[in-house]
Amino acid sequence: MPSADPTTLWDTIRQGLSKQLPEASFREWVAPCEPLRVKDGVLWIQVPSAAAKLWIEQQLPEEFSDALAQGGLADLRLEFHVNGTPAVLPKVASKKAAHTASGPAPEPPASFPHLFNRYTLDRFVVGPGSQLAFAAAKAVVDSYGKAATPLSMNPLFIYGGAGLGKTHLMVGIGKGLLERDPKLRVVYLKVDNFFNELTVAIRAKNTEPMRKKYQQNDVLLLDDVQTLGKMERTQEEIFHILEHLLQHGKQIVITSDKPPQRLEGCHERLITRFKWGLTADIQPPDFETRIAILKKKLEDVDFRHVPPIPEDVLTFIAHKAKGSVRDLEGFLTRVIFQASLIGVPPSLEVAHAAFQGQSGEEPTAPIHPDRIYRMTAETFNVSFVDLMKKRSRQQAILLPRQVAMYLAREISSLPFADIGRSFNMHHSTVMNAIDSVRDRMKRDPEFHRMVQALLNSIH
Ligand SMILES: Nc1ncnc2c1ncn2[C@@H]1O[C@H](COP(=O)(O)OP(=O)(O)OP(=O)(O)O)[C@@H](O)[C@H]1O
Repeated sequence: MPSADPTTLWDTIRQGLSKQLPEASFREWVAPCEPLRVKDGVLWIQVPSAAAKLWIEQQLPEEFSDALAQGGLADLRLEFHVNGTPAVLPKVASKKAAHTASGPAPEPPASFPHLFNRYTLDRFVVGPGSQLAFAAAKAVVDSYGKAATPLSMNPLFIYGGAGLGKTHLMVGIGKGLLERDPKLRVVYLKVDNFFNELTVAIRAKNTEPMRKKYQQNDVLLLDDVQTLGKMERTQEEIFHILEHLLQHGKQIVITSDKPPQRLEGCHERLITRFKWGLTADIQPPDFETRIAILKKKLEDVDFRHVPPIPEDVLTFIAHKAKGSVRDLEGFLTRVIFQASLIGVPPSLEVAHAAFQGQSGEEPTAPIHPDRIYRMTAETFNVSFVDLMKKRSRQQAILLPRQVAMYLAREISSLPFADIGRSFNMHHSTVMNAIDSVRDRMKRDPEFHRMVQALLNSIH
């Protein structure tokens, strides 16, 4: 470890964080932190409140992990201690003590940033937009070490927009594999951090050990390859590492914000390797999945002291945060934070205030269902009147009508009976229609994309 002085270590981490976080976030979350002490490889950091600890641990694990990696402190663990509460010894200290009693500590088999503790497959909530990626992740874990399956999942290439769970799935695969075989050498590598490490190695004119270090792993988790575009030398090194690992039958998982063929500036030979196995995308979660994610989140041990969050607050959050899951979780944490600041239980009122604080906007007026129906009719090129007429049973109308019902439920959470009234139909017919759209979305990625695009355009 480069330094044992808590202030020096914290300064290095702060510097890394200041480069990654917007100024306001840095001021709000990082500036009030104080380094306390370093013990057994753990830097204790004091945070002003339980809510601030929750925010940092839930919302900023990647930023902290990157700051540690970039400061050459990847092995340092962080523990956040709430000011004024009794300090508890970190778990790692007691583990080390146990090892010392029974001989030297074994080499750690994997190097995930420890702040990714929550990223396991069982904590990943599967929705229609993530079904394929999740099934592939499970299959990689379940089929590891078994005779070759007909479908190659090596590499598994997962792509999708920001904050949709790519890193979570990838780390979940690594942990799942380690559960099957704790001796596996699993390495998590973010392209930007690899670039920094390589720059140092190039300056020292000694890149060979670095290449060897990565080539000796059993599983490589390569995160965020979309940044490879302008990194000529990094591409070359990564190519040699992938080539070696693939030739030796080692598992590779890759994430990116776009599919391999759209990675600009990436060499064809690298793209070819990326496309060799299975490519799976992750789409933003639908309303039901967003609610399920929020509920799953509240089961986390970090949330055990949080007062119950009423259902209407969860619905509000799920309606307002439609894009990334990171934003969804951030919004939930902000509501809890805001409630604890003013000393009241989380409520719809607090959620509205938190939303304004986050977006700087007034909460938007609810979308009128007519707007949803008209836009659906327009998209499917049918007339609004035909869409709403009960008697029209032509096939060309049935599908748009089912989609309109699905969207009314998804966007406005309208009760089934209210949707039914607009179409002069019984609520059970509406429920069946919505189920049939969901089923088709699961089966038909093209249809899924079309409905999702329509949904996004209505907001
Ligand atoms: N389906 C899901 N179920 C549970 N949690 C999820 C899900 N999707 C994302 N998350 C959570 O959302 C947060 C962001 O996820 P993650 O960092 O994996 O996104 P990402 O796609 O890698 O984003 P980026 O491209 O910005 O790195 C994490 O806290 C993760 O646990």
